[in-house]
Amino acid sequence: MVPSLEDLHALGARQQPSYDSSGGAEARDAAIAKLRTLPPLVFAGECDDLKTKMAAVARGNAFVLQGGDCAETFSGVTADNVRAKLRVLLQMAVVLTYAASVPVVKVGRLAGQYAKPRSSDEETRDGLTLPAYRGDAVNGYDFEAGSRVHDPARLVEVYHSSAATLNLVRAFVTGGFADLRQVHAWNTDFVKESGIGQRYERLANEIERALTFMQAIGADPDEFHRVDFHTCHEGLLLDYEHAMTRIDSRTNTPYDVSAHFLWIGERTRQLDGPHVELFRHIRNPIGVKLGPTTTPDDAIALAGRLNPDNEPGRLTFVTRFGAERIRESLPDLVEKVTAAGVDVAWVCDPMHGNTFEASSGYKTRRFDDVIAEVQGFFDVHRSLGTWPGGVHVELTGDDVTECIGGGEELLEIDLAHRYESVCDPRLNRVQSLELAFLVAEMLRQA
Ligand SMILES: O=C[C@H](O)[C@H](O)COP(=O)(O)O
Ligand SMILES: C=C(OP(=O)(O)O)C(=O)O
Repeated sequence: MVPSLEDLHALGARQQPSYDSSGGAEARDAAIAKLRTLPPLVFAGECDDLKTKMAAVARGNAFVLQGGDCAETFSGVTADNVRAKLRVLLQMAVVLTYAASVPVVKVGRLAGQYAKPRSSDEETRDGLTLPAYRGDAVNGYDFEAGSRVHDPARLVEVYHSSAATLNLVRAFVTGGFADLRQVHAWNTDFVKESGIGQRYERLANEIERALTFMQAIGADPDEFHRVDFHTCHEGLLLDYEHAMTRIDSRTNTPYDVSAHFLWIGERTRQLDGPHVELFRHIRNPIGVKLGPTTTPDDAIALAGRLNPDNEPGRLTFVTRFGAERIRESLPDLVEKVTAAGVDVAWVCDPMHGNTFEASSGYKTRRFDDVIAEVQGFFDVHRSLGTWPGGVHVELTGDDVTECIGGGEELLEIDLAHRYESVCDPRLNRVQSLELAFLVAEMLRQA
């Protein structure tokens, strides 16, 4: 049985909001009670479908692409914004599928990614100290006392923003936007401007020829019409995730119906902590982020607790070691987890171990470090005979300037030009496509 919310909090939850100054317990209880009445955002059967696909990833028969904003915002729920994110993910998936001939499982880091764990509870600017921004689920980004108050009413807004995003995503993926015959259309505003756009255009021409050929030999064109697309976010806020956990009427078991796939972050994966305790009970496919301090024993213990029956597709380890550490630290982890017989999909997050502060004060990442970590991940798995199952990236469909390097050769000085992330720096559209081509090359070799 899923433990009560009170029992979970009693385990000493980290990285949770404190509602003392905003109507306190009553407003929080009202928000949770409201959430419990609202319909599921996803269906348990869809979560099971994704679990089956993740089992194929774990077996080495598919590759998973997880991507989206570091932190979604309520104001970012616009048709243009959601379409741009979906478009870059579809373009990346097509590059990976076609260039590497591997089925790609598409999972958007969207429709729920509104809460952020932070290194510090506070932020200081020009001598003024305020609570740190913890994502729109908790408080506002504006650096002003009123906006930074933790407000439980925001939890209900997370639900509605996620519902609006998901509704649009479902319309896009079933209504023709994701039709493979749109490979050129996804690229229209891109071609003339960038080398990578032109490279994509050449690949799109090949795909178009292949589709025409398949139609000519009698393949059903409806097969190209829609794609499977799933959602994920960090299951950080216990109040929200617990309120969204429901008993599936088919199986009588609990699912967190706020997203298809939920993960536990690096800062909240304590074996005896409340996140592991909640996730242990839900039946969704789940992930755990593993940073460079993770020992093989930690990972094996987490697997034992979160997936005691070793159910295929249930558990994904998302490693985020940093380009400098991956080659030295990952082999021991993968080797011992594999030797222990743990059934797990291995995914690389090449973002969170590679963040640094530029001299201008912007948080940034080097594109070369991102690629170096993915390359290290592939090389380690190749040397051990295990399968590099996927990548998990922070990206956007817009032409932001948040990460340096890449084909456009963005410099530190360019960061101020269009830095829009409210938390960590994301790959822009060009950098995301470049990553996809480079990963496709690595996959071909794997
Ligand atoms: O996205 C991840 C974390 O929320 C983020 O890296 C924390 O950043 P901070 O160290 O600025 O708090
Ligand atoms: C906070 C995140 O990552 P990690 O837990 O790996 O730091 C994240 O993916 O947003």
